[in-house]
Amino acid sequence: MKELKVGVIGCGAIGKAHVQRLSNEVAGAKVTAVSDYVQDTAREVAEEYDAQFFASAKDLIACDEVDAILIASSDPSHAEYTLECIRNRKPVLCEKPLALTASDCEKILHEEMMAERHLVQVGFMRRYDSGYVEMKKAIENGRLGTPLMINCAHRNFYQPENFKTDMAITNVAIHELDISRWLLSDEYEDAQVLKVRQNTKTNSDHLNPQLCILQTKAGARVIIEVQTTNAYAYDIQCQVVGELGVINLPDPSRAYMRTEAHTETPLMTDWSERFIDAYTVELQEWVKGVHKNCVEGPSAWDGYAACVTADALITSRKTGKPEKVLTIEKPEFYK
Ligand SMILES: NC(=O)C1=CN([C@@H]2O[C@H](COP(=O)(O)OP(=O)(O)OC[C@H]3O[C@@H](n4cnc5c(N)ncnc54)[C@H](O)[C@@H]3O)[C@@H](O)[C@H]2O)C=CC1
Ligand SMILES: O=C1[C@@H](O)[C@H](O)[C@@H](O)[C@H](O)[C@H]1O
Repeated sequence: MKELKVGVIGCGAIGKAHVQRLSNEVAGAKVTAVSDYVQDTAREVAEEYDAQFFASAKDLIACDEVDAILIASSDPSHAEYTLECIRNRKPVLCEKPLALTASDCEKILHEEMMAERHLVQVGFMRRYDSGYVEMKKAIENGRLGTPLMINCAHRNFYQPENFKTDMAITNVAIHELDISRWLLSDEYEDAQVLKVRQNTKTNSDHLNPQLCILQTKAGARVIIEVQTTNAYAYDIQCQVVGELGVINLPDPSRAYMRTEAHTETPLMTDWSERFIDAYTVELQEWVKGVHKNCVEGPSAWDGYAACVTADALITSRKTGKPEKVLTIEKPEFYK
């Protein structure tokens, strides 16, 4: 198989890890170009992986030695780079979120439909995690009966000092917004943020925790506890409650110690290890899909649906009441 030449924009924590995965763990791809607006970071990665360095992400996207692009730069840059990839008719895997607002996502939907080709995949990698996949199968095979609610917790040990209140939704809870609608095969009707007693240890000036409560069109409830910093660990919990039973996302397997009259199981402190296998599966499936000209992962529509919901949650925090989740009608192209 001819190798897919991938250009990576953003060589920070996840960008570097994705370059490593594409180079060493994923078949059928090679990283030919990298860019980051902190140029030294990208130059180092370019040297290590024998890729070309680009000072400008737009030049990387246009380069003939780049067949497809992975965007792993910071959230505010995603929409613009995704649009540029579509205009160049190149497949793009954009890390979550697809954009910071629903209106920017709409521009992406419009541009992709104009291209008449599915070019965009969004980095909702939890859909490739074996635990979530098992949960989805259990819901779909009916063993749990009709799903009534999902209880999620997204607890972070740490976020950088410049972290803002809205990012708890657009950057953190966005994972749960996507995975819950995927698990339920349902869409959100309304969304609300409830005030919670604040964690006095929060390391910067933002609301922490926040509690999001959503209702789906079929009437199920999704409850998301978001702790952005200073939780006891990096801990992701998800429980689907159905009429006939409940199913829980498995914890990562760790040795279970018994000593000094108590038991102990270590927890993780950061996101990078928690879904490590899912990232590789995600990238492998994306590369396979691009080779076959048939990208089937989370689409621009999924990125849009999550962003519309995030917008409603942010508005609700300000108005203090539930807000409708109002999407445009789903175009035939995304059905
Ligand atoms: N799917 C997942 O589980 C995860 C997704 N992410 C997403 O990946 C992206 C990167 O996150 P991290 O690697 O944690 O952040 P990071 O801060 O470690 O890296 C971001 C890199 O992008 C560069 N950058 C920022 N704006 C740029 C621009 N306009 N053009 C070119 N380069 C630019 C920065 O210099 C930095 O090197 C974020 O959008 C984040 O939401 C991050 C962690 C996990
Ligand atoms: O996507 C991620 C980060 O960007 C985000 O900042 C973390 O809170 C999430 O747990 C991680 O999965």
